Amino acid sequence: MMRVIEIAGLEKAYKGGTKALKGVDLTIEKGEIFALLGPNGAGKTTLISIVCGIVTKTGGSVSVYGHDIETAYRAARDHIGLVPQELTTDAFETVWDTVAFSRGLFGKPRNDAYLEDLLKRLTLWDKREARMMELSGGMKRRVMIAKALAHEPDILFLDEPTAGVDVELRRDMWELVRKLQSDGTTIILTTHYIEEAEEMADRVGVIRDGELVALGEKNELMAQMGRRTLTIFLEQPLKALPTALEGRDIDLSDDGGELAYHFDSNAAENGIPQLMRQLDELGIGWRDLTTRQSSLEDIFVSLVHAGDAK
Ligand SMILES: Nc1ncnc2c1ncn2[C@@H]1O[C@H](COP(=O)(O)OP(=O)(O)OP(=O)(O)O)[C@@H](O)[C@H]1O
Repeated sequence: MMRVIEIAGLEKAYKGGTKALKGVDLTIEKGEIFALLGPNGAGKTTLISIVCGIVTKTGGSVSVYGHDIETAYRAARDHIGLVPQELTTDAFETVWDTVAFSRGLFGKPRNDAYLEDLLKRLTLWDKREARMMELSGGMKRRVMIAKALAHEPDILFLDEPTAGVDVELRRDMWELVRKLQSDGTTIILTTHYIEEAEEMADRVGVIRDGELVALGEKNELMAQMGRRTLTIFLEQPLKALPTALEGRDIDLSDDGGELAYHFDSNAAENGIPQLMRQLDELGIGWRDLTTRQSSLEDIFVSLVHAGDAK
């Protein structure tokens, strides 16, 4: 595997003292979809803004294809396309001009064949003469991607690509991102939708409070955390979780009809027999049981909770 981005000991302290990044080490491999997951304010945007040269780091190093992002900025930046969180286009400009202009900003010679192919891949070709203001939200987002890819980069950053977007559009976006990957683009996206990372990513990094608290292959990460959830469907709904069960990692559903017990499937003892005995003693009847692998969401929530306890 070829490393396309290498980040070592990356730090950012904003003026005023906020430490947005506290020593992040991260390598991005060619051709992968990497999802950077984290709650609001965790440092995701700061991290990608540094790699894209919009924000200046205060410590550590970043290189893109071996080019240092500060001492060899142009060479590094040439490889990168960035789709920022906000849609930034001129409402009166046409799709074609918008995209062609972005290419020009990178000092690339005109290449109509490339832009035509790009617009076709993004199903924007029929709209090339439309003004930005005439486009639907989904099309505008695709133009943002076309703009980011106009100078032929091979790494694409997507900052919260589907924030505030409806389910259908989100699925279109996922499909498009997969298509770009199969065309050879390396993709780094930030998201706070766990579902998005679970659906799309080859690898996942979880960032919290400026630190990477988990990093790995999505599937491995999920297995390694080894968490499973046992759901117990109760005969009679409970009003509240019995105090006798409070010490355990167990939740009562909002309607009181189900108990969800989270356990470590790698541990010598999973605590299930004891739990079932306790339910018996408490006179809590159940009608069915299921177990499942904890989702990335459960893992994410437990990682973020671990931080609250500190
Ligand atoms: N220009 C700035 N000046 C000062 N502090 C900033 C600046 N930009 C971000 N921060 C702070 O740095 C921290 C990380 O912010 P960042 O935007 O990187 O987080 P994020 O994970 O991208 O969150 P979100 O999903 O809300 O965009 C936050 O505490 C934020 O308030």
